[in-house]
Amino acid sequence: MSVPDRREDVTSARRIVVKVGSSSLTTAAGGLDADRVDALVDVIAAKRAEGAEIVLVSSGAIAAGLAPLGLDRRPRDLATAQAAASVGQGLLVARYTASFARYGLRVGQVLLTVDDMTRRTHYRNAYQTLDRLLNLGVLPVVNENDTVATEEIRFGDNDRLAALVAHLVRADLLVLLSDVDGLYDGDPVRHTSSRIPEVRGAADLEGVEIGKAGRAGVGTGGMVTKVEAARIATTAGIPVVLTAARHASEALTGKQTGTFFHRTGVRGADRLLWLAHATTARGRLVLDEGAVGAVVERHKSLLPAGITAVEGGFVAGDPVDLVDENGHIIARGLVNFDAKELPGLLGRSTHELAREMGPAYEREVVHRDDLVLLRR
Ligand SMILES: Nc1ncnc2c1ncn2[C@@H]1O[C@H](COP(=O)(O)OP(=O)(O)O)[C@@H](O)[C@H]1O
Ligand SMILES: N[C@@H](CCC(=O)OP(=O)(O)O)C(=O)O
Repeated sequence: MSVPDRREDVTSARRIVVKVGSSSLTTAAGGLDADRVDALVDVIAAKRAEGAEIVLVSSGAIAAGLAPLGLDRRPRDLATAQAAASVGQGLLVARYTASFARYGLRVGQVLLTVDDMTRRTHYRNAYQTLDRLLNLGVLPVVNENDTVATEEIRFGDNDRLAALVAHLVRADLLVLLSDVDGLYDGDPVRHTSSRIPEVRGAADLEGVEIGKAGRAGVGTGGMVTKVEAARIATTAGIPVVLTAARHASEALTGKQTGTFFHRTGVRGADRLLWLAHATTARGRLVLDEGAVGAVVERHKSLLPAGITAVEGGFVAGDPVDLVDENGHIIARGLVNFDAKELPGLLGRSTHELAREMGPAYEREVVHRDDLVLLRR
């Protein structure tokens, strides 16, 4: 297979998702740094002027809310973090609105939750809204909806969110901007560590010490979530540039900067990428051998007849893991029944259930369109 040329992948990109981390926009002590926001906006506006469509995934809501609330570091408890995000998100978007207005550009705030994105209608709706915003010439500024997300459904890191948004909007390129100018083979503060200019696949990451968030203390996932985001995007056919926010201009013009992750796969089924990478299972369904074959080999929906046990306290619409009789996870799917009602249905045919309990019981436990196979 021929290796795609990195520069061309960047310069030919028409639709680009740019993700910027808290550490590049704020300081724990000072809240939002207007100069750094303006510097980023200058670069994005220049790229827009060349005809590119840009979606900005911006962190910083929690960090921006710290100073106004008199907090001197990122809160550990969810409620205070959410309160900070509520205050900070407004300030963040106000800052972007004013800064992009210098170029006559309008921004639109888009707040997403994982839960929304895994449900078919919500997913389609999010795509349509983002696409319409772009067609209207608006620059979407995306963040997680921190104030409503609960501990279980919270994404908590915008790196993976950005990779999934890149896939959602069918972006040609994902640019991850941080306070560090790329992936290093060890802790970047050690002078013995060196930057890895490109990653062509998993083999290039062997032996690399991928660490947690840095010194500033306002970021969340560190390199772990960035490398994971790069893996999600590149396997879905989207190349990734990871560099420092101060090198945003080089990153968007195809100059050598940071770490370039080559695309390794091709675009796959939309919403299911979210289901696989963004959800936490709320329970497990144990499948007999026949059902494992039907789901894995024949890509069938899961029916009550093939389930031998139900674990967890999920409700209809929740993500659940499908496991074989040895407990190995084979798939994740959105379940159509509550955990409470499933045990009474197991092992029985859908026709029999419909006859006895009504037509609503003829439905699949997990529809094949809501199911993603997991090879672990
Ligand atoms: N192998 C590595 N290469 C580069 N940076 C690393 C590595 N391991 C850990 N890090 C840390 O990850 C930090 C970036 O993550 P984070 O603070 O979450 O940034 P952001 O707010 O931009 O998302 C860097 O400042 C760096 O200290
Ligand atoms: N939604 C959170 C962002 C969490 C996050 O991923 O932060 P970061 O590691 O700085 O990209 C916020 O706006 O504060």
